[in-house]
Amino acid sequence: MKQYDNIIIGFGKGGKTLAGALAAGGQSAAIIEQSDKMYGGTCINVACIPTKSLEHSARLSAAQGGTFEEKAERYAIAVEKKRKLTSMLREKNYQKAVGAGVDVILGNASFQDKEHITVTKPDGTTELIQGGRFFINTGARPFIPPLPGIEGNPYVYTSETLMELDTLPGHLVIIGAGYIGLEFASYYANFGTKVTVIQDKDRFMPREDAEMADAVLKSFEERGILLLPNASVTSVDAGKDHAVVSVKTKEGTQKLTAQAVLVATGRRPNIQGLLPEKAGVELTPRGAVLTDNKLRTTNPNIWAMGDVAGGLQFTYISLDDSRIVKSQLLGNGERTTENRGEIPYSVFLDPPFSRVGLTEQEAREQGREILVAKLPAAAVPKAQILNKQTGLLKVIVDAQSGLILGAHLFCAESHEMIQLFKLAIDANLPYTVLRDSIYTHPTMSEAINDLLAGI
Ligand SMILES: Cc1cc2nc3c(=O)[nH]c(=O)nc-3n(C[C@H](O)[C@H](O)[C@H](O)COP(=O)(O)OP(=O)(O)OC[C@H]3O[C@@H](n4cnc5c(N)ncnc54)[C@H](O)[C@@H]3O)c2cc1C
Ligand SMILES: NC(=O)c1ccc[n+]([C@@H]2O[C@H](COP(=O)([O-])OP(=O)(O)OC[C@H]3O[C@@H](n4cnc5c(N)ncnc54)[C@H](O)[C@@H]3O)[C@@H](O)[C@H]2O)c1
Repeated sequence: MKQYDNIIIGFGKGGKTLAGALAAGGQSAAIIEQSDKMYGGTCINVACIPTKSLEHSARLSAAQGGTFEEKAERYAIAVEKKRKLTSMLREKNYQKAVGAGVDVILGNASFQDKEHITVTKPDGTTELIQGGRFFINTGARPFIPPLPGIEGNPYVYTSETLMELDTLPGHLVIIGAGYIGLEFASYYANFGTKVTVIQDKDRFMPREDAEMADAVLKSFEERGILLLPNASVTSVDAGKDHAVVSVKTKEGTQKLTAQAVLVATGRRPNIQGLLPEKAGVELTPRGAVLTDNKLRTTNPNIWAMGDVAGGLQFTYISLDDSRIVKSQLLGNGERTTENRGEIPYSVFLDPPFSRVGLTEQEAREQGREILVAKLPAAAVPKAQILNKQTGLLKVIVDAQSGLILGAHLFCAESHEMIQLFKLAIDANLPYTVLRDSIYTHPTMSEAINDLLAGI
């Protein structure tokens, strides 16, 4: 029977990073991955990287314009380019792990007991493997609501399967207005598809600063993306060459004909087939692996990292989870989920929306006295160069301390700019430091001078 000091289940961001570090530290380590099409994990194969490659191609295509046929041709090329990119990264990730001395074992892992897992190989054979420590890094899987007609419908896609569609849909209906729904809406609109987004809630982007959500909504409307708020899908039927989506809104029921329907209704922690209970690993009521602030599970020799641990679903959170675990195994053990600082994020719309910290409403609810700085994107020279005048920049500052409480940027390059605000918040820098800093010109970041001077 094979034995390893460390067994990582799932080739995710946290797992592969930790495996490399443990192997470099002289310990034996194996990664168990159920699919050879997933070496390197979700992000590089079916999520962040391919979507951003398509998003980039879509923006270039929109700038070129032309007929639907010309756009459809460019779309097919973009999908092929994305495939080449992901397969190159998959191979690189595999070589990197193996080169670091990590054994990569293909198969589906299930706990047998507290020290053993069974790996079921693609040919159906099984292997029992013993581990000293285990790290669960099995990610998340799409949640598909049980709507009539959805199962087995050839026009219904998840984010993963839609990315493999070579034919540009004339009309795409998206169920769900979360991160995936909005990103796909934005880039398919740029590719030249008519897009309708079905939103169950009344409010658009309900977790975001209301003014920022309004700015994004306005830009969607200007781009011709149709949003149906307060809407519920009652069925998705398959026609001859299209789907028919029945949607109930305040106005009544309407039937939408679409070449493709994307279900983007959330992703849940993935423990399918893992049998964590056999190893004494408990779950939260929402089905995530239960962990403490050092990502230890209810078994002292087992940790969980990334989406499966039930936190925010971002690749960089999985990466940071690996830092927390590594700090216990190879460092001073000080890093926890509570001291890693503010968590920024970017939604890759056109332009991107990025945020870190509190919204204006949240700051007021906390009873704080606040100062609010705002600047329209059109006031930034670089936005004019890029022809991206749409958008708004907004920063919330504590009136007493001068510390930045939140930054909300809906503008070109916001995904790069937001890092500065995260750093300033974590380092307790007063807003005046960013206000008076020298920025290169012409850049979007230099807008921070004018934005914060407005306080
Ligand atoms: C469309 C889309 C776009 C996204 N865009 C972004 C973005 O721009 N930026 C960002 O930060 N995040 C983005 N995310 C989220 C990000 O992809 C995830 O948060 C991240 O990939 C989670 O990584 P992980 O380490 O938890 O595990 P994953 O990378 O999900 O890896 C889990 C692995 O475990 C394997 N596995 C599962 N069960 C078993 C088992 N029993 N045995 C063996 N192997 C198993 C799976 O095959 C998989 O390869 C996006 C997600 C989606 C779906
Ligand atoms: N740029 C990024 O970092 C990025 C991009 C894409 C995805 N992600 C990650 O992937 C995760 C999953 O994304 P997601 O968009 O699937 O989930 P989400 O939780 O962000 O959004 C799901 C949305 O679907 C709605 N919904 C649920 N059931 C519905 C129904 N029956 N009809 C209509 N709407 C319904 C919910 O109200 C919610 O607004 C996100 O949490 C995010 O962390 C990150």
